[in-house]
Amino acid sequence: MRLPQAILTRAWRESANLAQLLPEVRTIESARSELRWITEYVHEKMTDRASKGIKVSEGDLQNKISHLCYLRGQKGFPLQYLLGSQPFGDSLEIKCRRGVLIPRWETEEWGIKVAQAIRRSHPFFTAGAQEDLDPGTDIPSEATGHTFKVLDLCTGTGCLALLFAEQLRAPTVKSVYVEGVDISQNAVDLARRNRSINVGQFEQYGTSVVFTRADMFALDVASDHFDIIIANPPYVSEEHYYSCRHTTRSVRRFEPKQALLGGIDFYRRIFQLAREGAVPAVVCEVADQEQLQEIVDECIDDGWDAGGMSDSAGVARTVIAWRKELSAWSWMKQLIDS
Ligand SMILES: C[S@@+](CC[C@H](N)C(=O)[O-])C[C@H]1O[C@@H](n2cnc3c(N)ncnc32)[C@H](O)[C@@H]1O
Repeated sequence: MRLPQAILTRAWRESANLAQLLPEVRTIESARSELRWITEYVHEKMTDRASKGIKVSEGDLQNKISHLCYLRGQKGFPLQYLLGSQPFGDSLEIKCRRGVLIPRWETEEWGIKVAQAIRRSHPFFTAGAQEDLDPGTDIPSEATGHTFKVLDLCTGTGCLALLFAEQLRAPTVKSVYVEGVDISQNAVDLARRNRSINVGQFEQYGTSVVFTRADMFALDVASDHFDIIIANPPYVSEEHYYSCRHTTRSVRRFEPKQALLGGIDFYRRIFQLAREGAVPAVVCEVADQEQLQEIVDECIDDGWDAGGMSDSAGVARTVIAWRKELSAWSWMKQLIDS
């Protein structure tokens, strides 16, 4: 859709860089925010260069800012590729690069909600260290292990795996193990890099994170005793992928099709893995209410309780399921939309 001339004129009056950004960014408010981030980023880079004795002029600085605004606004480059990373969770820095899906705010939002709820309510975390328990404390048997294990399928940059590691920091006597799996070598390499950048946020708490390259349709986790499977699988239909209303030009041009195109087969496989591995709980991102209903109808049997959780924009965004017979997970119903 073309931008109204009045908005363009307003932007030009304020600054040429703002006007450059508008075709992709669309609103003056968003363009102002992006211009501020780009300016901060360039200042940081230039300060860094200056500290190494490289001469940097005010002209270099301005040229760099306007070049990035041009790439962003006129060529449609995602901001995260230009700035190199995306903040995530409380303190994670997730490096981004072409060929690997950029983490979305919706994913961060549900990831934080679910991880914090586990930390608050699951007996593994609430019952205290095993050594500190009063004799006779009634802990469900499924919560008595010393390692809480999370499997993140379709991990991409590793953002969700690292978010769970950050949010589930446990008392030292216990440990948390998070494994992220992706079919793309490019994604796994980036996830490993993200792990090494962010390891300081969780390693001293006894939490470990591992990234593995694997096709989830050929994966075997039957004997791995995971406590929960989380996933943001490819879920965009062909129809939505090619429709400008659902998928922007920038997403189609820069982000990998393999990370986006998918649907019910992925959810069917996730719940099959959960059944084979006797995994007590599953949380997956979904596109909308229609897809949520399809998953509940087609992939989840009577042994589970399940429902959806909407995001702050009011869109059904997550399917949450847990085994009925396990009391350690029954608190999950608090996450479900009423
Ligand atoms: C929607 S992206 C999610 C990335 C990341 N978890 C996030 O939330 O930003 C889906 C990911 O699934 C991966 N993928 C696609 N098919 C797969 C398969 N058969 N097995 C494992 N991973 C797969 C893609 O490479 C991509 O990184």
